[in-house]
Amino acid sequence: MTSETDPLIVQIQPDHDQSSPTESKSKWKPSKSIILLTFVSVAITLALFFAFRPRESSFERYSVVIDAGSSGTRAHVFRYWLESGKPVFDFGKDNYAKESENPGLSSYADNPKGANVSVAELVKFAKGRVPEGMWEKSDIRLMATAGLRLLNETVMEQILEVTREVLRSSGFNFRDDWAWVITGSDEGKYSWVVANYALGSLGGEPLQTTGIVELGGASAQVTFVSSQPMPEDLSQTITYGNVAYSLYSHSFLHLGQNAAHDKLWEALHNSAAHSTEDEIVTDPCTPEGYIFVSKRQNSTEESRLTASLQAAGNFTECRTATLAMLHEGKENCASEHCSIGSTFTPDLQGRFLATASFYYTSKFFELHEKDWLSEMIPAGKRFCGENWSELKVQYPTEQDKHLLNYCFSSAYIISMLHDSLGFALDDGRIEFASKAGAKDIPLDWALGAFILETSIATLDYSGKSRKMLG
Ligand SMILES: Nc1nc2c(ncn2[C@@H]2O[C@H](COP(=O)(O)OP(=O)(O)OP(=O)(O)O)[C@@H](O)[C@H]2O)c(=O)[nH]1
Ligand SMILES: [Ca+2]
Repeated sequence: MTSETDPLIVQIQPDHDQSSPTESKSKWKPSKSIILLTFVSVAITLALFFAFRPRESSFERYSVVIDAGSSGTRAHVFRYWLESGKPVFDFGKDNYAKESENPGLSSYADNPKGANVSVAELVKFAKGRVPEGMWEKSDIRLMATAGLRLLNETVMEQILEVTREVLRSSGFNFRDDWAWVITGSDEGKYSWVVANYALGSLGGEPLQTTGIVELGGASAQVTFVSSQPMPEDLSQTITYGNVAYSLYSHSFLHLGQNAAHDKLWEALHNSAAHSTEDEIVTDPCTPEGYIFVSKRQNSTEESRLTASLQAAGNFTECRTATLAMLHEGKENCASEHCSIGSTFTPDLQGRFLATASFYYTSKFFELHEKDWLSEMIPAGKRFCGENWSELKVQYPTEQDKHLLNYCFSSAYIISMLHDSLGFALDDGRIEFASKAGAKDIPLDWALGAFILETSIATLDYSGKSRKMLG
């Protein structure tokens, strides 16, 4: 291509004279303003590119954390960056995604091989979010909680091995010890981390941080900064930035919402088992009119017990029954203060967020953020006093498995937070939540695990749990 035919070459070669553009050899000489305009537009284009470039920088990274909970398994897929050695997180929709599979892995106790289906589905989801060229550089971990903690060691290990088989062939970066059951204390710590990261208090004054109380399906966590001396097995010390946090962090196994409700049914069954043939045992935590069916169809004993159990919803009686459950073992309290069972709990310190089922139950009853705890009592009394068929009509879109829980959980929340842990009913320090902070970051412990352990791995801080460092 020669200069006569290519207008662009003519425009940027200043040695042409100013003759008309139609001449074979152009005489046109770009004026100073044209050169300046070209220079400014190139500069603006470059500035815009670097400001809004899709950050496909070589420091872009991905990580996958699978939360294997008792009622479901969830994959959390993160994209983040390293900028001058520090991880930069963003949990907006372009850089964070979550997918759930039900039921939880512990439902496969009788058939551990069946656990591979949901994990394979979640791996497929993750591969859809991470560019193929990044799979082998992206870590994937499966961290299980109370659902697996409640299984016997052999079955738990069988289920974990099934998940390892899937993860080994996932294409992601995986090591066998990256599929494991995390301690309840770590679970609470991670929930605390994401809450304070979201609120902007992580890295700040310890006594300005916010505690977490979480009502899961099989366990309940209580985690907060305490200035009281604490036994080693109930405390976690973490460092973030250059601040050390001394946390009380405990997970009450069997006291998650589903496990506690099952525990109550078992106790009622036992009293039914000792009852005479025709004596009926009433269940105050299930709305009247609900008909119990035995989970194991072929068990005559089970169906006899179930037949003798009668739903007789009564909030006050349910609150008393759940409080008795929370105080089981209190006589073995070895310290001056055990709010639940025989486990030491320090005096409550600072503000708290109440998450998971605390949130689901409060949202269902449409409680106000401010007076939610005091409002929980009349809401629970009304709900527990309704007939089951009435409730089904009132809440046609609510799943039975959730609707069946609200009488129990309203009473359980009061007996746990007020009657046991000691939050006043008008205590403004505790709010229910599922997200926090200006960016509405989800309060899932998996995000806290990712934040803390990625920061430790990249900033080489000393942290207690090195598992995720691989
Ligand atoms: N009403 C209602 N309940 C829910 C919802 N999602 C989960 N739950 C129930 O709330 C309880 C706590 O849920 P999660 O925090 O997901 O519990 P999990 O992680 O499966 O259980 P853990 O392994 O003990 O942590 C369980 O009984 C769930 O069945 C929801 O959207 N609405
Ligand atoms: Ca959970």
